[in-house]
Amino acid sequence: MFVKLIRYLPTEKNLKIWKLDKEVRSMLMNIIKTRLENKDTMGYGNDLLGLMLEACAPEHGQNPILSMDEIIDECKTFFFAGHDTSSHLLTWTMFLLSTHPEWQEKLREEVLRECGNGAPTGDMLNKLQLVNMFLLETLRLYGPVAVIQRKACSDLEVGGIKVPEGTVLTIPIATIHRDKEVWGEDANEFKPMRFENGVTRAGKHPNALLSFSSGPRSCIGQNFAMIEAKAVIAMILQRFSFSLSPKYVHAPMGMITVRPKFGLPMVLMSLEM
Ligand code: HEM
Repeated sequence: MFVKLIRYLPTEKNLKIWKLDKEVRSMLMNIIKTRLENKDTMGYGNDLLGLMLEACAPEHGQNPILSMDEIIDECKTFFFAGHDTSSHLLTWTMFLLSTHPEWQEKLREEVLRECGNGAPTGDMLNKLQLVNMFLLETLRLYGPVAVIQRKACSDLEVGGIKVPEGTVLTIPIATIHRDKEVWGEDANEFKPMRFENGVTRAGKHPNALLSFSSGPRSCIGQNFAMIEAKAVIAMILQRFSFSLSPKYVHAPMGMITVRPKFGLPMVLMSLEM
């Protein structure tokens, strides 16, 4: 009861949360307002926001498929679910490429062979098999989402254990990802080739890799995240060789997403003559 009530009291923390919420809402409202004003000439836009605005359009009358509040909530969900996760996947990929220079070289060769020096197309990115395996191994060892939770909607049994309705189950993704029973004796080693025969065959269970969760509520943005990461890494490899700065201190820290506590200082060298 107390926990619920405290959310409505004007504490310092709540005042900050409310202020930030107001700012984010007003930023989103400005984007939405511009879309609505230009609707007759440019339509609602050919992206997710455009689709959601269609679902809220006046032709749906009193019963729009989505309300304006729901649209704003969806925008916030997509921004927060898609931004830090993707940026930390890139961070850890850069870290592992720096600590495994032989892989950095192999991946650069693959990128230059499949994409040349120009901006990679979707077809080119699909051919980057080593980059793909490297990203999967990064997600296994340094996946941005370390734990997820589920609440039992009814009494159930999981692996012979009775779970009463309402119990919150924590799924320790990061721990499962380093479990020797699941991945073999080399579970703690960085070995992208374990994904050579596909994600489902890399561990002892086809769903062993849980970086994007699994099942109906798994990450809706996972294909986008992978293609985005491939594009960014390919474009960096085309232009730079890099290593860790001596100032780097290894301290992965879980704060919603897993990040390097003291950042990732790096030394980049341009490959352009
Ligand atoms: C490396 C990048 C990413 C990782 C590791 C990741 C991971 C995850 C995980 C583990 C979940 C399940 C959360 C849970 O069940 O509690 C999830 C859900 C979700 N993700 Fe991602 N995600 C990534 C990128 C993205 C991107 C780019 C987007 C959007 C463009 C996105 C949108 C979402 C949304 C909307 C959900 C909620 C889906 C639902 O509840 O049905 N994610 N993500």
